[in-house]
This record gives sequence, structure tokens and C-alpha cells, in this order.
Amino acid sequence: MAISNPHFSTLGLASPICESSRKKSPLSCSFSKTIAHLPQQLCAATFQLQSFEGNSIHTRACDRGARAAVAADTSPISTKGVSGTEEYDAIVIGSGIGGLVAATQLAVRGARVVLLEKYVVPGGSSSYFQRDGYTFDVGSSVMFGFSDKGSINLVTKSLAAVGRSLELIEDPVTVHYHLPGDLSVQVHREYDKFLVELISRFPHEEVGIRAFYDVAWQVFNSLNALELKSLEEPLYLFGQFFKNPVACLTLAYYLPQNAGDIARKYMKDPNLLAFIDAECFIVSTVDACRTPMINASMVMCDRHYGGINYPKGGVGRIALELADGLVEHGGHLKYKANVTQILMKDGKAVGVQLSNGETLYAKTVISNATRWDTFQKLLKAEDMPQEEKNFQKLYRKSPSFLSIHMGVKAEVLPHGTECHHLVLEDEWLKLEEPYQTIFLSIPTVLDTSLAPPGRHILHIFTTAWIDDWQGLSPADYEAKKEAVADKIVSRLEATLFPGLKDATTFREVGTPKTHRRYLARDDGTYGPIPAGKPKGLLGMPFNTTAVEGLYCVGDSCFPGQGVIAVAFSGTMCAHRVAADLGFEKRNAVLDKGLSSLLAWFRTLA
Ligand SMILES: NC(=O)c1ccc[n+]([C@@H]2O[C@H](COP(=O)([O-])OP(=O)(O)OC[C@H]3O[C@@H](n4cnc5c(N)ncnc54)[C@H](O)[C@@H]3O)[C@@H](O)[C@H]2O)c1
Ligand SMILES: CC(C)=CCC/C(C)=C/C=C/C(C)=C/C=C/C(C)=C/C=C/C=C(C)/C=C/C=C(C)/C=C/C=C(\C)CCC=C(C)C
Repeated sequence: MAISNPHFSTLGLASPICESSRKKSPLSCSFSKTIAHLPQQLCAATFQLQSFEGNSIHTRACDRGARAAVAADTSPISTKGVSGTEEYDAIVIGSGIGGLVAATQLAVRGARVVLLEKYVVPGGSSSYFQRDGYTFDVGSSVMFGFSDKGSINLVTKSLAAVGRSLELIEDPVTVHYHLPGDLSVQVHREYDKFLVELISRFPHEEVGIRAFYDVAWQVFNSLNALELKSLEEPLYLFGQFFKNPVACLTLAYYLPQNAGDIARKYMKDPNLLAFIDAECFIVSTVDACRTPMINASMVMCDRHYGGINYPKGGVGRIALELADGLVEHGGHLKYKANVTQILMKDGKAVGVQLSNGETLYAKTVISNATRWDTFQKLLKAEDMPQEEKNFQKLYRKSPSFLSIHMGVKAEVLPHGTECHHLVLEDEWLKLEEPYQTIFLSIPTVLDTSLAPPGRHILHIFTTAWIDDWQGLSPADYEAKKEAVADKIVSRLEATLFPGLKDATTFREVGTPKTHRRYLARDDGTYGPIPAGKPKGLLGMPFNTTAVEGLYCVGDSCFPGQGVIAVAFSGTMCAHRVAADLGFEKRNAVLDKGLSSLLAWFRTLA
């Protein structure tokens, strides 16, 4: 079932008439106020699919997911609460997977929730857009935690909480690595097959390889033994310690550790250690010595345990179903609702103000914007609490991505081409350098419905810093995008797909500026990375903040970047907020004790 819900490009939207040239657009539509930020080509494409009436979006409800956009209210927000009374139990700012999970989990507990999204569809970096018959995933397409097994399948569980499920397509190879020294390794779904392949490349390191991945399984099995809820809620946490002491102590032991240090205990070959760096780079955009062991283990094992599964119709369906489920469970969802300020009263967060001047009030405010955006833009930077200053010392913004979304003739892909590839041809040292490591997803290998017959989708992305794209004239910006994209495509042509350039039928390039604008992420960052060597996950903040009534959710909270990671963040956040609102059991004395203990833990990071 293909998604027929229209969408504007986010990451891939930097088309020739995008961003920098939009001022010249002759399309001063009658609704230009509402969508003035959209480039002409996108408006035109959208016109074909979608009609605007007043301030409401009407969508062709061709599938269940699409109903979310219809059911969601885009009408002006009521200002009932201006007098100071709380209209809602929780206002959630942003409909990334983190925000959606937090909102849905609260709604199913009976809380009055409103989810405010700046954009016109849900999902943030896990959304989708359509062009010329192609349905592109905005971000990449590797979904962890999306099986029917165990307790760690948080994407499946988040959907199930609102009565949803999606048809899944099994991905037989999580990623095919093409690395320096012609090192080719496929991460097969079957763990033993992967291990045999890796050992065949490093036979002298068999014992070390087995020992390292065994530790990862030990951590993963501990995670999988727990019911995953808020680590900031003492009744739950102590309950888990009581029920699963070994699992909890194992996790406590590995919490401050990094994958690179553990790998070095067992392996010596520098190329093998560099391979482990590449494994971790996918998880964290940094090397193994700066990747928490818990996060690395989660990814290195889940891909074999539940396996990587792709949702039929594209990744965007996950957000659509969650959004639909939220509305069905009594939640409110408003698109084109750009929060510009978190409102404070007597030191407590009490509501939000939107860019159109409207205000909304609630008992709690949950921000799915990054912590940089939340504490420097939505709140006054000069009022930043010490805890956030500490976070900014420990973590900095990761680079953003340059994204190339392409449509290609099917014959350019050799028979049996896998869905996901990571390419770094020459030097291991370039792994973290901008534009060097190429990520490539070809979701049409799994789901042909995403492209017209005889075509495939290539989503190519590579790290890039926003500074590289600032201060250019519109013409230079466009020229630079095409030049950088040409170079990357030529590299793929040389390594994987001869004739790729000529086989291209569609191409759109997005830069870090595109990410910043359409995902509302400071500098277009992909998420936080440690400023130095971290103590595993110890320094990562949870969901509560130093501001009473304000919570954060998403990838600048524990445990960090990744769809499953932010789904966990949403699950934890909803649990803590529900306890604070009286929808779950709580004990105020224990709450205080645990919160002081966790704050002290963080000082050790
Ligand atoms: N595994 C994969 O293949 C894959 C693919 C895509 C994304 N991801 C992960 O998803 C993670 C991000 O998820 P997330 O939940 O943290 O958030 P997100 O950045 O995806 O979504 C945040 C949402 O909040 C909205 N928003 C921000 N500020 C706002 C404001 N002031 N007012 C209204 N709306 C606002 C944005 O428009 C966006 O929709 C990334 O870390 C990335 O790792 C992974
Ligand atoms: C209290 C305290 C503190 C403590 C105590 C102890 C305990 C109990 C502990 C516990 C803990 C826990 C539970 C934890 C948990 C965690 C988790 C869940 C985690 C998760 C993670 C995940 C992740 C990180 C993921 C990620 C992913 C990603 C990022 C992905 C990406 C992808 C991509 C980029 C794609 C690629 C592509 C190609 C190759 C093409």
C-alpha cells in the first residue's frame, strides 16, 4: 500500500528553485502567508495533490495513515487558556518520533494532550515526501526496534499502544560495508552468517571478535529483559531492580562504558578496530571510543534478534499511524503551529506562544525540539539553567547531512544489490570527515511500490557542517550543491554502480541549511555528540529539566540519536509526566531522592 498522502520535501527539498531563490518565486499564492516558506516547485507539486481551504489541510484520505492529516485540526488555536487556566495536561512541541510517542502514550493514559507541529505533516526526520511518482524517506531507512519479538521493539510497541501495526518487509542485510583495503562485509540478518563472514576477513581475530560481540549480547539481553519505562521514576526503577537484579546491575555496569574501550580489550588488528569504528559511526556519527556500549549493543544485536524490517509504504507511515492514533485517542494535533516561546509563570513552564501570536496553556510542556533550540530559542538563552550549561559542555552538535534523493533506472543496480550500504574507499582516517563516508539506502529493493515501474530510489547522505553552506549567493549555493552531489555520485559510479549518472531520472539535493529550515534543528544538527570522551551514557540528560513543568524528549535526551532511541525517550518521558500529573503511581519523597542521585551521577560524567 503506497502512501498517497502529499508531502513537501524536507531534507531533499533543495531543488534548483529552493531556499535561496524562493524570494523570486512568482507564486504568490493566496495562502502565501501560510506557506510562504515553501518554494515554487513544491507549491506547484502540492497543488496537484492537495487543496487548502482557509487554514485547513484537506488530504486525499486514500489510506488509513493519511487520515491523520485530515483528522488533525489546523484551525486557529483556541485562546481559552489565556486567562491562566490550563486547557491541557500536556503541550508537546514537535511531532518527531520522540514527540509523537510521548503524546500518544499520554493520550492513551487519558491525559489531555495537544501536539504542535511547525510543519504540515508529522514525523520530523522520520517523515517522507513525494516527487514524480517516488515516495522518499526524509531520513534513512534502517529501522531498529521494529519486530514482533522481545521487549525492546519500541517502535512496534508505540504503534500497538494506539492500536496500530504496519506490514513489514524483512531486510536480509542490515548494511553492506565497502571499506578501505577492499574490505567488504555484509551484516546478514542471521547472526552466525555475519560472524562467519567477519571472521573470514580477520581469521587471526576470531576469539576477539566472538568475545566482543558476546559482550554486546550480554548488554542487549539485559535490556531485553526489562520492561522499558522511565529511569527517572523510582517505583518502576526499584521494581525492575527487584524483578531483574542481574539485568539491572549489568546495565548499571556498562552504562558508563564505551564500545571502543571494550573492543580494545579483545581485538588488536587496527583494521578490525577501524571496522568497529564504522559499526559505531552508523549509531552515533562518532567512532567507537565515543559511542556508549549500551547504544552500540542495542544496534549490533537487535539487527539479528528482531531483524531490520522496513514498513511497506515507507518510513513515513510510522509517523502517520502514530499521528492518526493520537487523534483517535482524543489527542489534538495541530500542523503549521510554530512555537516561538515557552511561557513561564513563577519559574514554571505554563504554556507556549506561537508565531501567529496565539497562546496555549497546560500543566506541562514537552519539547521535542533539540535542547539547543529549547533552551536558547524557546526560552531566553540568558536564563539557561546550570544543568543545561553542563550538558552543552559535555555534548556538542553533531554535523548535519548533505542528502541526495535520486530516482534511477532499475537496470543500473546489479542483481541482488542490498538495501543499505556504507562506502569509504581509501583511508580509515577519513571516516568522520565531511563528505567522506557515504551512506546509501535503496528502499525500493525491499518495497517496489515506492517508485514508478522500472525505477529505484537512491537516498545518498554524508555528513556536512552548516558553515560550509553559509554566506553563498543563491547561484553559488545551487552550483555548489550540484558540484558536491556530482562528486559523490561519481564515487558511487566508480565503486558500485557504473553508469549511475546517465541512469539518473530525478535528483534533489538538500544541505545542512535545508535540515535546519525544515526540521527546525539548530545548525541542522543530526543530534548530540560528546565534546570529549564520554563516560558512556552517564552524562546524557533524561526527560525532566531544571525548569519545573518543562520536559524534553528526542535525540538530545537519553539515550541519544536514532528512531528507536527517541521512541524510548518518548516512552520514558510520557511515564514521568504521567506520574507527575497523577496518571501513574508516584512517591514524592522517592522522586526527590532519585532525582538528586541521578543529578549526582551526571556530575561524574
Ligand atoms: N534510523 C534511521 O534510519 C533514522 C531516520 C531518520 C531519523 N532518524 C533519527 O530520528 C531522530 C530525531 O527524532 P526526534 O524525535 O528527536 O525529532 P525530529 O527532529 O525528527 O522531529 C522534531 C519535530 O519537531 C518539530 N519542531 C521543532 N521545533 C518546533 C517548534 N518550535 N514548533 C513546532 N514544531 C517544532 C519539527 O518540525 C520536527 O517535526 C534523529 O536522531 C535520527 O537519528 C533515524
Ligand atoms: C538509574 C540508572 C541511571 C541506571 C540503572 C541501571 C539501569 C536499569 C539502566 C537501564 C538502562 C536502559 C534501559 C537503557 C536503554 C537504552 C536504549 C533502549 C538504547 C537504545 C539505543 C538505540 C540507538 C542508539 C539506536 C541508534 C540507531 C541509529 C542512530 C541508526 C541510524 C541509522 C542510520 C544512520 C542508517 C545508516 C544507513 C545506511 C548504512 C545506509
